[in-house]
Amino acid sequence: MKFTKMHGAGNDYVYVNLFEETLPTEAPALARAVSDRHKGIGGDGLVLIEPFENADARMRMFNLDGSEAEMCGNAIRCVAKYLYDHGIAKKDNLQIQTGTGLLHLELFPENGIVERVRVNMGEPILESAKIPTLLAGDPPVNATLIVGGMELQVTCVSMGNPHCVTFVDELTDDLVLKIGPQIEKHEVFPRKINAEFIQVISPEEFNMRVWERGSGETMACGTGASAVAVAGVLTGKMSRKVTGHLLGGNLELEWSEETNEVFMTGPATEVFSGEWNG
Ligand SMILES: N[C@@H](CCC[C@H](N)C(=O)O)C(=O)O
Repeated sequence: MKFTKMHGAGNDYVYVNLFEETLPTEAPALARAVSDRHKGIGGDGLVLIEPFENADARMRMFNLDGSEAEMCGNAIRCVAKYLYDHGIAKKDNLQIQTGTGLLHLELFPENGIVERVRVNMGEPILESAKIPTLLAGDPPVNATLIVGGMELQVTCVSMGNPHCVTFVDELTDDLVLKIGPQIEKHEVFPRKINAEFIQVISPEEFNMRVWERGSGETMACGTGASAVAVAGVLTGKMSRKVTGHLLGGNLELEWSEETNEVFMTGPATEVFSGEWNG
């Protein structure tokens, strides 16, 4: 099976082009095998690029533990780059089907290569039952969550997949690596959740670390950064147009007052290609 390794702001996945390839095993088991950083290719998970009627392609993404997520913001930029650079859809505007529906993307090619992509991430889902969370509020904003003996004020938003955003004074390993996994599996999140920890620098800028559902700490999360942009407005901490500084790079976010949609712009990078014989 031929594969391509790509990353968006350091959030790295193994991409398989199902326009040409077939999978040697079921996707969840393959995701676990290829993601292994010692015995596999190494990555945060597996992304499948498939033909889809009335769209340029369909994206399916599997976390490192084999669980399938509804959406991945960093991966969808890389899928757009792949479709363009590899000549599958040589267009500046693409439509890609995801677990949350059809998304629209704008590509910015330079000398025939795409390095940045703008994604219309759609409208945030703010009803607690749909996020889903048992916390009260539509959505829960600054809701109290007791985790590991700590009392956190959290704001929950779904961008198709669920996010729990905590604004903190300092981004520490203890918060991300010890509290993050406990938030992910907390009983108030029936489908588990991605946990973002945010240090606000100014109304237009924030630092972010993330513990992802099914993958652990990653260098960036595009749906997470989009959820943060929404949470920043809901809590009155940030403007509608913000820049997120993540461990692997920056993402530009805008929550449009006119359309209620979130727009995310960021990098997409191809690293290497190879053949998987496992
Ligand atoms: N890294 C992603 C999100 C991947 C899925 C997530 N771990 C989940 O299970 O919801 C992004 O860039 O959005």
